[in-house]
Amino acid sequence: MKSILVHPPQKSIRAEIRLAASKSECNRALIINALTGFECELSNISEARDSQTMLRLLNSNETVADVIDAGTTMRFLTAYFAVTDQTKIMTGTPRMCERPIGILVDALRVLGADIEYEKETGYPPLKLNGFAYSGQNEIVMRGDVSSQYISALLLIAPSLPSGLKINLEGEVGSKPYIEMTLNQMAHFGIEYKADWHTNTIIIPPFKYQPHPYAIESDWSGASYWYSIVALADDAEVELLGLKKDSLQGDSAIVDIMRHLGVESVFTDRGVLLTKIAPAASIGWDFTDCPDLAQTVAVCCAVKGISLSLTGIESLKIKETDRVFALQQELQKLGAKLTEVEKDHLYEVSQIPGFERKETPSIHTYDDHRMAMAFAPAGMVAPIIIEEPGVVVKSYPGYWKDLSVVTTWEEV
Ligand SMILES: O=C(O)C1=C[C@@H](OP(=O)(O)O)[C@@H](O)[C@H](O)C1
Ligand SMILES: C=C(OP(=O)(O)O)C(=O)O
Repeated sequence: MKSILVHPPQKSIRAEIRLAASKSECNRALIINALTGFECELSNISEARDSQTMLRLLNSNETVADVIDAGTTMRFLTAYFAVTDQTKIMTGTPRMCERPIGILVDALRVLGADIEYEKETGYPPLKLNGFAYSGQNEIVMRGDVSSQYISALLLIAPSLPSGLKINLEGEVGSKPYIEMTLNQMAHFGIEYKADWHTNTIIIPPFKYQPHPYAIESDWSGASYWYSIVALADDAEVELLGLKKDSLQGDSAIVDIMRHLGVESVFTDRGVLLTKIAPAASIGWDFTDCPDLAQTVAVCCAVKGISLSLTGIESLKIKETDRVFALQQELQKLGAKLTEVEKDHLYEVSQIPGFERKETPSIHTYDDHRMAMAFAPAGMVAPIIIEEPGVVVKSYPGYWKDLSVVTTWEEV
């Protein structure tokens, strides 16, 4: 697809949007389902490419498992194929092969997995040669790089003969994703123990029970709609399929957006977003919800709200270096992202005297969230989003849904 030029809406926005299902919840459910021998009844399976890739690879006998650019698919499948004694080559896009996986490989090796690095130590592609259980039932691993390594191990832990005790070191990032994993495991019968004072998790050996499971809509995808409501002159949007007591940590967008001018009222079918007065400035720690950082940064940049961000270090090892990508692209909107304290505190602020001369054209760096986070800026003034097809990773219907509230064209 060519680039997309988003035009500001010509009238007040009144819309109902049925959001795509969460790829995070879906990918966990798919692994658990596989471990039951594919006996669960899963509903609202995500159309996201990350989940469709997971589904396809779980049902494939081919040796090469190409996850494309899906982090959870790479990490969860590596653990699943390893402990189910399958011989596989795990690979993905060039960027996937730059995203670290050594922490997970080290842990799986302790448990008895035979894994080799095909190219660079610590990174995909990986060669999985089989599994001979070591008898180890306790491991120590870092919790401050990616929670996906921890979720990957948790998901397979009940199938180890002695279960597993995981001791996490360092400040645990993306913790709600670990809790999502544990909650979903509990739904399928696992009685875990998690102690967040000592950062230890104990999983007993157990066979997952094949209960039905309905995947919730995606709160990360919802964040772009919050930004649309925050930025449009007049808007009221009901997002269908979201729950107040969600397993997804990105439901934190409800609290964040109250400062940016959006109130949320839960209904019996989702959440209704309306406009309220925004704050002049906001500070937020994104350690628990890193995928929201781009949405909030762009929204603040366009609204002229000054934003202090912490907890965004992990953004550097995602689909692209998101800190760099934001620094480059926010300038086109007259804002800057500055590192105030090294690897800790960042700030989004306006560039004094900035005058917009032409329609900004935003590079998306093969990152779905760059496209989806910048498009809402089109509520205020036209904006071009390059490589718009990147949204398929998590929200394939994004552009179609956007056309319900405003016009856009390919350019
Ligand atoms: O477990 C998950 O489903 C995810 C965990 C997070 O990654 P990190 O734990 O690497 O921060 C998040 O950014 C990603 O989009 C999905
Ligand atoms: C970081 C993301 O995904 P993953 O790590 O699973 O590729 C994301 O969807 O923003």
